[in-house]
Order: sequence, then structure tokens, then C-alpha cells
Amino acid sequence: MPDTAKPFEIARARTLPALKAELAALRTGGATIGFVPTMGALHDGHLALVRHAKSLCDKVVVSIFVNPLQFAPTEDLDRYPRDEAGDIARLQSVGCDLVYLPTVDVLYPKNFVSRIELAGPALGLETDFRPQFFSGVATVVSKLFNQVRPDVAVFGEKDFQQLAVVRAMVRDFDMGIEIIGMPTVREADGLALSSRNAYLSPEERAIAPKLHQALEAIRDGHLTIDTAKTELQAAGFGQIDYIALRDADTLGEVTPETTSRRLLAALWLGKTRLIDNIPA
Ligand SMILES: Nc1ncnc2c1ncn2[C@@H]1O[C@H](COP(=O)(O)OP(=O)(O)OP(=O)(O)O)[C@@H](O)[C@H]1O
Ligand SMILES: CC(C)(CO)[C@@H](O)C(=O)[O-]
Ligand code: BAL
Repeated sequence: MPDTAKPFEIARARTLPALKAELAALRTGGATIGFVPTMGALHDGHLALVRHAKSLCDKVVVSIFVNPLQFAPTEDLDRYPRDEAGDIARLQSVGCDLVYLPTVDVLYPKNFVSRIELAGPALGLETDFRPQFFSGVATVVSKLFNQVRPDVAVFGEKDFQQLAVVRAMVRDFDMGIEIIGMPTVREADGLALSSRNAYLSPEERAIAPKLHQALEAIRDGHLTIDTAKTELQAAGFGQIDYIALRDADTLGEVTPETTSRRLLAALWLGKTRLIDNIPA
């Protein structure tokens, strides 16, 4: 019997016309579209978002784009991990239908002059240390949303402030996309999965889970934020950008009206900047 069964091949698009053609095919029969924007170097945290999008929608689109607009000139744009072939294989294994791989020219042609700026949840925390970051994220996410026009988009709570910023942008600009936040996927020792964990030396990797442990100790009242900072630096962490308890909805200071709180942190371990957060 001839073997006619061809292995499922994920569709790919690198240009806007190719994306539009692939999306038209996916939408046949009124299929709903779930979308997961990423910067690639995919790990199980990303795959959890894709699986969840697949459970909510008929078809799933993932974008892979390392967005220059959200990096400062001093940051790691050039050395950000890239693994397109591995990423496509991983996406295929979880049933992603279409991967969008735009180049910088596709998203930012020469005449591109617009930016999205937010206040509210974008103020403070990450913005104090990466002032360009949320403008870059909001601008690229709004472009990707306009290009893909998904029904649902899934983001990770690991980037908790980013999730709040995207929710605010979608609300303010009536984008009509349902934004879903997914809990942080962690290594067995508590370290939040992150593409940048690949930068850690074996010695740094052994120290890294102490960040999550410290957040839990603060949450449980065993450490104050200040003593946790001292202990983390004694353990080998470098500059602590922030460890802060915030209103989980506004990301502003905790007030008597606060109904849910979030403990957020960003700090350096060698040349790697780690972020994490937990409910508190
Ligand atoms: N451990 C994780 N659990 C759940 N979602 C995650 C996790 N890590 C990243 N994500 C989510 O995946 C999406 C794409 O993130 P991104 O590609 O920047 O990966 P990353 O691992 O966060 O990389 P980076 O090292 O740049 O922080 C974002 O919505 C992000 O919140
Ligand atoms: C949302 C995003 C894909 C925008 O570049 C990025 O900030 C990320 O991967 O979290
Ligand atoms: N996951 C957030 C992307 C960034 O740090 O640029």
C-alpha cells in the first residue's frame, strides 16, 4: 500500500502578503484564531501558552520576532538567543497551525514613524530601568494584532507588568481581542523558565532559584524586602533593580482599595537580568 500520509507541516509566513494568505486559509469556515506573540528560543513556558490557545480557539498562530524597538542600545538585542529550526519543531509538536516570522523590514519599513505610549500600569518598575521597553512592546504588539487579527491572545504572567500593559492598550484602543494571562511555568527548583536563562553559567544557574525562594519568603512573612535584598546579594546576585509589592490590578502602590497584591522583582545575576513575580 503506498504511503500517502504526509507528516503535518506547520505553515510559515515571513511577509505580510504570505501571512494574509495563510490566515485566509486558516479562517475557512469561520475558525477562531488564537495568537501567541514571542521572541523565539521557545521553552515549555511558551508551549504552555500555545497549548492553552489551542484549547480556546480552532487555530493557533505564533509569531517569532526579536523586536529591536523594546531593546535599549546597551541591551542584548544582538546576543538574544535564536533557534528558528528548533522553535518550528517545538511548535509543530504542540499543534501550532501557523508561525509568523517577520523580518525587521516587514514590521518597521523605512517610513515607519509611530509609537504607542502608555501611562498607568506602564509607569515604574520595568520602566524605571528600561524606559523604552513598554513603548516598544505596545507598538509591536499592536502591529502584530492588526496583522493577525486574532480573537484571543495569550501572554505569560512571568512578564506580569507587560500583561497589564497589553490589557490596558487593548481596552483603551477598543481592539476587541480577549487577553488571557497564563501562570508562570517553572523549573522543578522554582526558577521561572525564560529564554535568557540560557545566558546563565552553571554556577549562576545554581544560585538563580534563590530569587523565587526569596519572593516566597517575603510573601510568607519570613523576610522583609530589605533583608531579602541583603540575602540575595550575599548569595551572589548583583544589582537589584526592584523588589516591590504592588496592587495587582493597577501595578501602582498598594492602597486600602487594593483587592489583590503582587510581589514583583527584577535583578541581575552576572550579565543576566532575571525577572519574576508571585501573588502576595
Ligand atoms: N516561564 C514562563 N511561563 C509562562 N509564560 C512565559 C514564561 N516565559 C515567558 N513566557 C511568556 O511567553 C511570551 C513570550 O515571551 P518571550 O519570548 O519574551 O520569552 P521569555 O522566556 O520571557 O524571554 P526573556 O528571556 O526575553 O524574558 C510572553 O507572553 C511571556 O510572558
Ligand atoms: C510580547 C513580546 C513578544 C513583544 O515583543 C515580547 O515582549 C515577549 O516575548 O514577551
Ligand atoms: N519577555 C520580555 C521581553 C524582553 O525582555 O524584552
